[in-house]
Amino acid sequence: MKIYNSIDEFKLITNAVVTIGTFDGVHTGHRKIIAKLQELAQECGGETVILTFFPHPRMILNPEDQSLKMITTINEKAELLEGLGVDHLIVTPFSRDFSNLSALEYIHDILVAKIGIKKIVIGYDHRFGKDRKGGLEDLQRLSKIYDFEVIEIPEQDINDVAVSSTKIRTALLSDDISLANQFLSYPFFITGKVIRGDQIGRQIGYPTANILIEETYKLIPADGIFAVTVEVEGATYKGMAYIGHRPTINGMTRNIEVNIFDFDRDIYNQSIRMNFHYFVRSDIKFNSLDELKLQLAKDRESVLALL
Ligand SMILES: Cc1cc2nc3c(=O)[nH]c(=O)nc-3n(C[C@H](O)[C@H](O)[C@H](O)COP(=O)(O)O)c2cc1C
Ligand SMILES: Nc1ncnc2c1ncn2[C@@H]1O[C@H](COP(=O)(O)OP(=O)(O)O)[C@@H](O)[C@H]1O
Repeated sequence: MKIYNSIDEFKLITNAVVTIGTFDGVHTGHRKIIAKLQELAQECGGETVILTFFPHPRMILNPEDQSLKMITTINEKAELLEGLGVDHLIVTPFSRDFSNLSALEYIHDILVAKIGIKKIVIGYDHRFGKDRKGGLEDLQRLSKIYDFEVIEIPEQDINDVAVSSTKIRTALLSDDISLANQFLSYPFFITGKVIRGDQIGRQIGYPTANILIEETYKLIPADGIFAVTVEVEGATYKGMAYIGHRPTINGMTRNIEVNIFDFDRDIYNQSIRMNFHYFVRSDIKFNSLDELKLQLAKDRESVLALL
């Protein structure tokens, strides 16, 4: 898959089969749209193009606003789309220039002149151009002049997609990992870098890699203990993860950490991916580290039984 960080990087192709959207999570509903895109491309010997927007305007206009949370970061989204075999991903920021294009300019200057659309798969309610004045009817009218085909995604299918993005966020924020994974059609994951913690883990026999996620807009599941698989240094291991403030040691920060099973290496500064498979239990304030240690032995057994 080729990735372009602006429309201007894209070299016009003559048989682009295009769709436009956020595709947060690249979940089951999105996958149906992408399969449709690929089927249409196959029919006409075309190439699949996804046009997405990043950063979200709210992130630029109001960087302090931390309420916008995404299931996937832009890099994770690109990785998932690549895995599905999409040919081209165009990532464009919501710039002022872009939002000032009229609906007609948007269709002609961008879709026709810069991308080369042959077919466009678009939701019945998709709006574009200055003041969101453009819609499906403009695309249909201009498709005759510029010779492309419009394939409408019906209301019911759009609702299904919107509903699952919201449902996935809600499920993750209430630790219903199984439901989130069912909607996603793959295990929810995070990617980050291993940083130093307080080095208490190894003292109690359970070293835990602390994970830093640079993208502050990434949605983190609610606090708890989870059965996970960890991808690090090119291999996959089972493990038990913790998200929380570590009430037992009166921790001040919200940590994401993982004890990786049958593993004993220094992985500070390494990038790791953690796939969430099951929720195991809620966070507990223990009276001592010895009590926590006893619980960790039980957690390990629970996780091994689940995975
Ligand atoms: C599977 C797992 C479960 C945990 N459960 C709890 C818990 O219930 N309560 C708590 O205060 N800390 C819990 N912790 C966090 C530990 O307190 C933490 O790993 C320990 O303080 C080591 O921190 P460090 O990595 O900064 O050295 C858990 C950690 C793991 C890996
Ligand atoms: N099985 C393991 N699981 C997690 N980290 C491990 C493991 N074995 C070794 N490590 C290393 O030890 C570090 C965690 O040890 P810990 O004492 O909890 O220190 P810190 O508080 O800095 O995380 C990890 O960042 C990693 O580099």
